[in-house]
Amino acid sequence: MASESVVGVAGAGAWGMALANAAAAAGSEVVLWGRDRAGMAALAATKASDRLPGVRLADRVTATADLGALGPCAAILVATPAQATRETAERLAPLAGSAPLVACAKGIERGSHAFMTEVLRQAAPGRAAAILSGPSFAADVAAGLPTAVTLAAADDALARSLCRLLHGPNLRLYHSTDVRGVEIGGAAKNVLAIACGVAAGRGLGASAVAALVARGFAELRRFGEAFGARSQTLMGLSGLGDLVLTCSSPQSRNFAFGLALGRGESVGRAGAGRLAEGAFTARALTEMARARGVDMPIATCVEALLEGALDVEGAARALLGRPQRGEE
Ligand SMILES: NC(=O)C1=CN([C@@H]2O[C@H](COP(=O)(O)OP(=O)(O)OC[C@H]3O[C@@H](n4cnc5c(N)ncnc54)[C@H](OP(=O)(O)O)[C@@H]3O)[C@@H](O)[C@H]2O)C=CC1
Ligand SMILES: O=C(CO)COP(=O)(O)O
Repeated sequence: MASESVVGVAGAGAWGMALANAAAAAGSEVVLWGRDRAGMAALAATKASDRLPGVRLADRVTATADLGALGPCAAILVATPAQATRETAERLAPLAGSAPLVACAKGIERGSHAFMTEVLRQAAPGRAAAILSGPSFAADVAAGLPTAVTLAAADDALARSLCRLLHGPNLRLYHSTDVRGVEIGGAAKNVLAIACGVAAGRGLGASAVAALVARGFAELRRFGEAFGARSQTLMGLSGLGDLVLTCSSPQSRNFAFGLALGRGESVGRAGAGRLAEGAFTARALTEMARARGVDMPIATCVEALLEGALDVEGAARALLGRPQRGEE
């Protein structure tokens, strides 16, 4: 990797800002790019943004709307939403240099059914692709609270060097070559967290939420194994770890979205203003599961709720009324 000490971040939302500060804490100079010229000028001047209230951008982070500033970076973290990752990668592809791209979004592309590193490879074929995922609220990372995530690349040496680059005093990175496993965990947990939020919002009780977490994990594992993920990865930070975090805290936007749905808000109102990635990924996830014969009843109920094909009571009845089976 060139320019060892400069890390690029594309996408200046909550996660992009948090990752920029984490990379700075790990010892790098950081270039944080965002598409909104006025917003980036304000961020450069004030070092603060409504996207991540109360957080100050580190002095080593340069906020810019000039995409070319990412050219000389050693690596570029792509931290725009999953459905915008292709557009961002297409813009990054022709930049000078050959920095690897690290997908930081959690989702599956609608329509194409592409996982995040597949999107990167298709949009920027000349660059290596990696994925970073795990239990990590942007606010926690930005506050310097202890956090551990996984970074996977097909090339073991690349995964290790990216981990070294980003590993800081409060952010611990585990390297992996199980790219598919890491990206599936992050994408699927967001859909399952909506289900847990719905149950909590409707007052179905802590036992119901725990059942959804455990049976949701069974779905995540089945889906992951059907797509070649390693079970060790699915049991790890980016799978079970992130599922537990996201399914148990209203700090999660996906859980909070479900909470609002459970309390009776419409899909439109519940989803307004905050990014709930699971709402965008649910259809792709369930279509892909159906195509591979993977049973995902909870994710399917979430998709049906979002489509208006089922209400909360109908979803609960559908899940409880499934035929008796062994626990697997
Ligand atoms: N927040 C968190 O705790 C974590 C988030 N993630 C993942 O990170 C991803 C981003 O989430 P997060 O940062 O929280 O979301 P935010 O809603 O806070 O920010 C999204 C950012 O992406 C920008 N953006 C949207 N579309 C485009 C585009 N087409 N081109 C360029 N920039 C674009 C937005 O710019 P604009 O302001 O101009 O709309 C905004 O700056 C998601 O996939 C999420 O799952 C992962 C771990 C933790
Ligand atoms: O991915 C996250 C934590 O690991 C953030 O979750 P939300 O996108 O649901 O807020």
